Parts: sequence; C-alpha cells; structure tokens
Amino acid sequence: MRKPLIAGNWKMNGSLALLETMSQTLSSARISSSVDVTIIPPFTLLMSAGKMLEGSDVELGAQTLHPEASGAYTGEVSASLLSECGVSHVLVGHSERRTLFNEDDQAVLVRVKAALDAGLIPILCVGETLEEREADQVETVVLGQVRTVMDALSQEQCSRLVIAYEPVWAIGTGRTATPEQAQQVHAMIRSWLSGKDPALGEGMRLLYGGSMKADNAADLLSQPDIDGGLIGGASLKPDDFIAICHAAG
Ligand SMILES: O=C(CO)COP(=O)(O)O
Repeated sequence: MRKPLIAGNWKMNGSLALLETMSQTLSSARISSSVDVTIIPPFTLLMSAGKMLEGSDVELGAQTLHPEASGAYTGEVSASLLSECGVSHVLVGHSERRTLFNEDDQAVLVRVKAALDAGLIPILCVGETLEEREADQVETVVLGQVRTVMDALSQEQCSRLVIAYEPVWAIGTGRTATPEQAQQVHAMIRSWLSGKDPALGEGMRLLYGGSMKADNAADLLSQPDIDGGLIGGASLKPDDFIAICHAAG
C-alpha cells in the first residue's frame, strides 16, 4: 500500500510571514497520519522552515540543487547544505528548470544522483508539452525522461525516488488534466517500472501536478495510480493546501 504524499512547491513565492502562517495552520489541521506532507519553499526560507517544522510530521523539500558537493559555484546550493536546513526531499527536473534553466536529462540525472548520495529523496518531475501531446508523443517524452534516470541507477537507488507527472500544459494554467488523462499516464509509467522490477512498480509513489486544487484533488487522488500531488499555486493558500491534504487522507 503506497502512502500518499502531498508536496507544496512554492516556486519563487511566499515569505517568512506565509511560512509562519502555513506551519501554524498545518500543525492545528489534524491531517491524517496516513498522508505524508512536504512543503517546498524557496532556499532563503529553508533554515527557518526547518526550525519551525522540527518535531512535526510535515517534511521539508528544496526546489533544486547543484550536483557538486561544494566549490566555486556562485549562487548555487548543494545537497549537504540543504540537509543542514532539515531538508529531506528535493525537486529535480521540474519543467521550469528544464525550460528556463536549460536542464536536460543528463543535468537531471546528475542532480538525482547527488541527492541520493546525500540521503535526500529526489522528486523526479516529468511531463510533456501541449505540442508533444498533440503530436501523440506523450509516451515517448514521458518514458524517455523516466528512463534516462532510472536506467542509470541501481534498483536500490530507484526505490528511493518519487516521480511527479506534471503535464507542462497544466502547470499554472488552470487547465488540469482530467482524472482519466492523468491516470492513463500514471498507469503507463507504473507499467514501465513494473517491467523493470515488479516491486519498484508496486512501491513507487507517482504524484500528479498541474493546477491541482481543493476542488479537483479528490477526483484526481481517487485514481488507482495517483499517489499524491505536487501542488503549485494552491500550496500558497494554507486552507486550500490543507483541503488537498485532507482529500488525500
Ligand atoms: O508546477 C507545479 C508544481 O510543481 C504545479 O503548479 P500549479 O499547481 O500552480 O499548476
């Protein structure tokens, strides 16, 4: 039985004030222990977030990392620096990193490896653009992104990953994949994983991301192969984020 995970990616949004409100609201929300919850604020808030969340069940994630352990990389942050803040999860390959910061599949792979080496849980983001969907390339694109990473890792390493399917056309657009569209891609990813290793297919958590909101979360999360959500906009509104966590519980 896979435990659902609801992760809130704040992107370049939020503030110390929002962090305080969010951590207070989460701690009084009585979210079921059958759901894992992670918030993923910008780097500058991680140290404070780590302190605020200490002792709570809510976990902390980062939005990216540099693949090297240390060195002359002005502006970058390594896995060990993230760990020091109390970070346990890290997004890798988010479509905004792929398109705006030119991170290709190899750049994604080295970051996944660096995260795993440091004991962090990578949340590997994959997903097709609208043009790719319209050209019937969903399987080629999404499985290509999954394969580049998974085929370069050991089975043990693969078992420590979470995958988030985020169709690019659904991110920040208000246009959510229907539960059936999302389920179809999740089932395809799971079937590929099961072909590689049945235990991996059975155990891997597959999150959906892209305009998931309080009012559509339950339908998406009720699909058999959707094990949680990676939430953008709605994760900045404490009540909405908590409603999504409850929908998963
Ligand atoms: O990119 C996302 C999460 O990583 C999704 O963002 P939205 O929920 O705002 O569409």
